[in-house]
Amino acid sequence: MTDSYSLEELQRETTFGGAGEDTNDREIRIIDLSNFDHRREAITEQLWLAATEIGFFQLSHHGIPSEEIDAAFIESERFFDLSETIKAQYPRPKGVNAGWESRSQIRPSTGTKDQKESYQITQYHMDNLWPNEEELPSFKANTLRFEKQCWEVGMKVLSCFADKLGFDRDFFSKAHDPKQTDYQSTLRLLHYFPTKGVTEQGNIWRAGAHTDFDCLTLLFQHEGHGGLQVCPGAESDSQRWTNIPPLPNVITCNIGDMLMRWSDDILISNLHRVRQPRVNEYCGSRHSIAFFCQANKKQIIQGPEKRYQPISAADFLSQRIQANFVDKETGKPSA
Ligand SMILES: O=C(O)CCC(=O)C(=O)O
Ligand SMILES: [Fe+2]
Repeated sequence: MTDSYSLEELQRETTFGGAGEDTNDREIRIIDLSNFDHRREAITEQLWLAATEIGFFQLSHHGIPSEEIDAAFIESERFFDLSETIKAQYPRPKGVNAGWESRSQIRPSTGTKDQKESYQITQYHMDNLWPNEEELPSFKANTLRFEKQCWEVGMKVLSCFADKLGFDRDFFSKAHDPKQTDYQSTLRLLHYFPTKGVTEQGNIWRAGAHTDFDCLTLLFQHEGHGGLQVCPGAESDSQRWTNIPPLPNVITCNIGDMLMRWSDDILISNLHRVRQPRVNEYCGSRHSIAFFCQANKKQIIQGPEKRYQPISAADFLSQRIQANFVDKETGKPSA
């Protein structure tokens, strides 16, 4: 990498860190995936309209049972309840989306550390990063089971986009093949620390404004744990943010920068952030879980119109990761 902000996506990421304003005037469309195989065409139209007209959407009846989502949140809480000493044995290696980090992610948009800890599961990058069976029995098996379920849903949605973009229907599931060792999709467990709440937001965020690096993100919010706000990429100049209430069993979807490139900017990545709770709101721990559909490393990302130079998914991701985390030696963003 020659220039830390050489990707246009990185340049863009530095421009939307202000508080902006809240708005309730955007529709939060929920798309029902039930009976997917029979309703594929109608669902594809609904997903496409939501993605292109509104810029974000939620899924219901997506096939992941509510008990499985609850169980995933329990696994997440079990992990974050481990002592700092134990968690510190599984630190995120430099340049990789795996393992535990705490207060180390600095968003290019804000320049301040997110008030959170997170644990990333990226299969094939987990050597020495799983808590052992004494510390957390069945954690590995349970979280990997959930990861697989998320993958299924992600690939369903991406197969609809593939139809619309003129790719083969299985284009994205081949590009995100978990059987290949260059698979790099990630399940991320998130824990935002309890706070006293704020009267004004200021520049300290639970998660500063960003777009995701991936093709598609599936985001699970824990009931009662609000704070997520979104702004469609096409409206990023407006800095008007829609609150996404934490409904149980729906999945909030963000289109990420990888798919934006792969679609020659037809699908625009969605800005989002997690604001601090206000003093009169619930100020305890906030939990959420994200699944990032990130194409396998060897995949070359270039849209049908060749709007951007080709880039491997490995290079694309590593540039974004580097620009987002503190360098352990300097304490500054490591880009
Ligand atoms: O916790 C959330 O609701 C959002 C997390 C997120 O945007 C991310 O980790 O990329
Ligand atoms: Fe995100």
